[in-house]
Amino acid sequence: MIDQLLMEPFGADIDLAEAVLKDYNAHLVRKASSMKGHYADADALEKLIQQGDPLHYEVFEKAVPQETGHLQFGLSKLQPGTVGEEFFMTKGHYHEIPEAAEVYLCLRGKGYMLMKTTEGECRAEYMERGRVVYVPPYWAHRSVNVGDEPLITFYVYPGDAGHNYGDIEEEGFPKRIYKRGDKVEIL
Ligand SMILES: O=P(O)(O)OC[C@H]1O[C@](O)(CO)[C@@H](O)[C@@H]1O
Ligand SMILES: [Fe+2]
Repeated sequence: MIDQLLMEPFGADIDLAEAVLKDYNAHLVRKASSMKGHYADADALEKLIQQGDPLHYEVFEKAVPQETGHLQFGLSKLQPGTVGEEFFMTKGHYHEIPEAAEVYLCLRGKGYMLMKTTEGECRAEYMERGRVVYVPPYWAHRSVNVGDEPLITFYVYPGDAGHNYGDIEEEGFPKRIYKRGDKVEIL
């Protein structure tokens, strides 16, 4: 019986100097146009889209079955930049199975993991190379790049967790992170 469930073990290589997952077989790409409704300055986002719709972030994965017991893992690479004064960020999501937690290890760049609950709690956890962030069950999570190079994180979460955008497209997160001159402001 268990023989039918057995999957071949495998290894994967990350070039730690460059923070690149080698031989990935799944690749998600989100451009500026995927981010409509997420930034405070919608006009600035529209301008960016008109100017060539630049790459916003990518996710590189070694795909495994999206099933109970498995663990999805990969690298997320978020470009540096701002929309108006707001730093580039990911859409952010809850998990479809809300009890599913996630771990992020920052390999490169500087940023924050913004986390919020449906009750309106919100936290910002700083990330830089070597820092691990634990996203507990029930917290929606969004990465924000506050540096001037790509923010690259290695993540692991339960295979069956799924993604749920819930109230994020309508309400966003209670906190936004802005570039004010040389300063980072969390408001
Ligand atoms: O849903 P978002 O915020 O666009 O992020 C998508 C990606 O983020 C991850 O959670 C990894 O950071 C992946 O599971 C997912 O493909
Ligand atoms: Fe997640």
